[in-house]
Amino acid sequence: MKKHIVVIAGDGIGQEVTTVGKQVLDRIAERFGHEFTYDEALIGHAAIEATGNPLPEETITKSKQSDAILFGAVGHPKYDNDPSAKVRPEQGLLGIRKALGLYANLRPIKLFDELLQASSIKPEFLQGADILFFRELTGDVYFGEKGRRDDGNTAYDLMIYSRYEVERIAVKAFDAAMTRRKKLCSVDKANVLESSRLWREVVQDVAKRYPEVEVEHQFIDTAAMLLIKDPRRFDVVVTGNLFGDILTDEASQIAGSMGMLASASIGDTTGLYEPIHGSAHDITGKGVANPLASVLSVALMLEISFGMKAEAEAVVDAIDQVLKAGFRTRDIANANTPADLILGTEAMGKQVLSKL
Ligand SMILES: NC(=O)c1ccc[n+]([C@@H]2O[C@H](COP(=O)([O-])OP(=O)(O)OC[C@H]3O[C@@H](n4cnc5c(N)ncnc54)[C@H](O)[C@@H]3O)[C@@H](O)[C@H]2O)c1
Ligand SMILES: CC(C)[C@H](C(=O)O)[C@@H](O)C(=O)O
Ligand SMILES: [Mg+2]
Repeated sequence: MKKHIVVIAGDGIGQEVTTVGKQVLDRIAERFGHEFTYDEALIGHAAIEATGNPLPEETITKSKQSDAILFGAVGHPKYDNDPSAKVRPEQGLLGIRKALGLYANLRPIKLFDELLQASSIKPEFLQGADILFFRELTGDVYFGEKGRRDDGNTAYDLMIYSRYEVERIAVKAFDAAMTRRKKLCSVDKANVLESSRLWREVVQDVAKRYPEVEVEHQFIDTAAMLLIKDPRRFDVVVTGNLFGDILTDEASQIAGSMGMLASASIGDTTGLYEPIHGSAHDITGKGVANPLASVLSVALMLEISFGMKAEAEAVVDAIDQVLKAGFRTRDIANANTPADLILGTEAMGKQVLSKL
């Protein structure tokens, strides 16, 4: 198959991990006889430096013409420490999600057996945990009206959802539940927020079309607790943009590290595949970032955008083999990991390629 992929590496460790992701794509093309062509595009701080704009028009044009996008990360400490900055790297990511209509962000939480010990949660509560989050990605407080009032001492971000936005993400989540363990948990704050009461109402309506799916509703605070207490109780979780952002960083500790969580941002057109982690200023340039979230994002791209199930399985299997051989990046190593098995970004990438 011929596929055209736009690589948007972005900032910080985005550059380092995306290099490995692309190498894996090349290896898959070679092994399975596909032809992948690539283009690169700018976003975030890198784009601001080059053009003054975190999301140049050219990036949107190239992305729209692609079969899929491999995304790294955006962010720079310069903006994190300057709340008054008007132009910010994160606007690039939010902008591309909106421009491409990527309203569903799938975040699988899958614990590789070998990483049971890497998690901060006790192994006996974890084994077999397998959750698929559907995070709504183009609505909520992220995109509601925002601003400052009066003398600048009052600020607001409007939390807003429309029926169609909730319905389309709910349908995707229920469809996925039907292919899994047929359990769906919808997370909101309907005891307080009106937008959450609409969310719950719509999810209840959609549920009527899926009588086989066992549905529960949890408040965000309780869901955050249950995720740590008993992660195995969850199958598919559907939630809004902000709650989904926070819950999935929390859930990364089930999988062992932020460096293990991939995601697929999809809608009605092309798909964008992104690790859930950011540009990680604290480790940028040190060559120690875990590239497996990017490699797992490639696996999601192969399966979801290209329908290449065997190829996706080959990638996940290669990671499994590397972990079984004992190799770890620093974030998933522990006190018992022999020093010679703790690898940097590039060396971990080489191990994965060797198993492919
Ligand atoms: N999707 C994105 O592009 C995205 C996501 C989150 C944060 N950000 C941005 O990234 C910048 C840094 O944010 P942050 O530090 O809060 O979050 P972060 O996700 O960048 O890092 C959080 C922690 O996880 C570690 N970590 C993250 N990815 C890792 C990997 N692959 N391997 C090993 N360790 C890893 C980091 O070293 C850090 O200690 C900010 O500017 C933020 O806005 C971007
Ligand atoms: C960088 C930021 C805009 C982004 C988000 O909040 O969606 C990030 O945290 C993520 O999870 O992809
Ligand atoms: Mg996040």
